Amino acid sequence: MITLERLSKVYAGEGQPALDNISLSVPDGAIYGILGRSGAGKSTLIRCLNLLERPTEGRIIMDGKEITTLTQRELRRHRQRTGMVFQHFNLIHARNVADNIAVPLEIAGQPRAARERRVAELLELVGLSDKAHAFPSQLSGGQKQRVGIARALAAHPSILLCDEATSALDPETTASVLALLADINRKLGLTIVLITHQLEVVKAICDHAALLEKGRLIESGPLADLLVNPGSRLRRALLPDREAEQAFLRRHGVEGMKLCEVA
Ligand SMILES: Nc1ncnc2c1ncn2[C@@H]1O[C@H](COP(=O)(O)OP(=O)(O)OP(=O)(O)O)[C@@H](O)[C@H]1O
Repeated sequence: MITLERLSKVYAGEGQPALDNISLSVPDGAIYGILGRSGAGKSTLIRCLNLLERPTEGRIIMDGKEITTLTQRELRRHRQRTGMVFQHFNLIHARNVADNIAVPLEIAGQPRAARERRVAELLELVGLSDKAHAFPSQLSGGQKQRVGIARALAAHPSILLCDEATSALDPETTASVLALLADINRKLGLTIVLITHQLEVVKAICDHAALLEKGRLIESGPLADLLVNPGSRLRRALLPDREAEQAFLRRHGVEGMKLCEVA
């Protein structure tokens, strides 16, 4: 469980807070989508979760620990347990796929044989066993992101943070990367927090969502609750008309049922 309590971030020299008094909870095993337009504060929020940014005020509690008070040693461990997936993949171009995936294992000081075993497992999980020796320049965008996901999972993280992980991909590749994330969530029970400006991402895989606007939290919670609340902004955005609602129900294979029974 991750709990944000009255989290605020004001960058030095900025009058307007990038995050303004945000409180929300991410249950274990959730796929939690944080939606917002450019400048809403999404990147700041995700950077606070791995303490690349220090919040100005408030608390972040992960697995019962207040992470802003961790010692340097505990912080290194926390970062190892927090996998990160990036919009532009951040692969090392001079290393092949297997060696990119092995980076966190090398940092953790794992011996070669254990690294090779783990890399083989991960290649299988992301469907790239035949690309172990390929270099990033020889891969499609979707394949690069699969490598990014495998690398993020290498050190057995307890949470996966995805920073606009599908924003650089075409719709078809986006769908296959999202399906992979949903599969990993199911198979490993891994909590996934993703930030996105794409409503489709939330619609496709999230079970929880939050809407940020100019650093403020407009609403948050289980999608099931948001989608049955006629006053919800997320509901209006995700299901703008009857047709969209029916399409959503069709996609979930429950056409003919009322939304509140399935959402
Ligand atoms: N390092 C920084 N120094 C000063 N201001 C910053 C810094 N990083 C972000 N900001 C400001 O904080 C606010 C939130 O930015 P942030 O990048 O978190 O938003 P975002 O929702 O991720 O936007 P985008 O989708 O465009 O990446 C913006 O007003 C931005 O200009």
